[in-house]
Amino acid sequence: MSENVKLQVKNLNFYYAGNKQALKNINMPVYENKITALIGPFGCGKTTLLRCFNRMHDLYPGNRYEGEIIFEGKNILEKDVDLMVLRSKIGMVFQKPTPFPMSIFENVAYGLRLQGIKNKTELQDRVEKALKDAVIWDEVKDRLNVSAFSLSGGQQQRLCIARAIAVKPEVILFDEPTSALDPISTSKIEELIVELKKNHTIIIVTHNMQQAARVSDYTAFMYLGELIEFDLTDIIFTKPNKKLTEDYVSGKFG
Ligand SMILES: Nc1ncnc2c1ncn2[C@@H]1O[C@H](COP(=O)(O)OP(=O)(O)OP(=O)(O)O)[C@@H](O)[C@H]1O
Repeated sequence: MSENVKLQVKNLNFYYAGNKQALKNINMPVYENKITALIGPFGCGKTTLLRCFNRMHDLYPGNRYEGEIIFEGKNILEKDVDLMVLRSKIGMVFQKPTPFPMSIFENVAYGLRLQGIKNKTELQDRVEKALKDAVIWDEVKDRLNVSAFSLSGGQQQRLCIARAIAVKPEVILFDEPTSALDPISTSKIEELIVELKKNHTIIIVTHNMQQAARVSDYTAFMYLGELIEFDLTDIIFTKPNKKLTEDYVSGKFG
């Protein structure tokens, strides 16, 4: 494996308020311009781990991290990290499409304005580029000023992806991005995610093992808050090292 490491998780423990330990000594690399899938049964800690990468847990008091996630040479779990800057570099797309209650254009322009981009032409160009990169431009170009809620669920999710990529993040976190979508919308989003890895590093939580096998390069299998096995996706799905991984990917439990 001669890949570049984009993020390195080192001895990571995570405790929810009330001291419930949800992650136990996680160590893994996240490789640049690759897709890493986090898989495992309900409640094993996939979403908890994903949310550490952009410090989403800080939104709730009492949550606690131990250990390190090294990004650009620094531990992003340090107290003095600027979370606005971190989240512009490590963006997130949620399970259910979450457009803001505003126009299609403004949904994508929002983060750009926050970054200080005021020039109208530059804003228009950046919004158009993001919508094109999220493969939704042709469907919305004639109605950029209508409410984002007028779009279908799959279109809303692609709009949310456009919003996430508009600010040019290095890394994009996807939390079960297709679980609320029909099969056609799902395959469009999967194609898009694969396309996005050319310019981004991607981590995706999925319950759908076929999806993990289809889109990801690397897979991390988690169980009860521990990382059981991390390897190339082909290995995890065809000849894993651990019996527990084999039992899970072959559907013996889930
Ligand atoms: N806000 C919270 N406060 C306390 N415990 C929590 C909280 N959110 C999750 N947990 C617990 O942390 C553990 C890991 O949950 P997490 O949601 O990360 O698992 P998951 O693998 O993403 O599950 P799922 O597949 O159901 O989404 C579970 O035991 C869960 O009950």
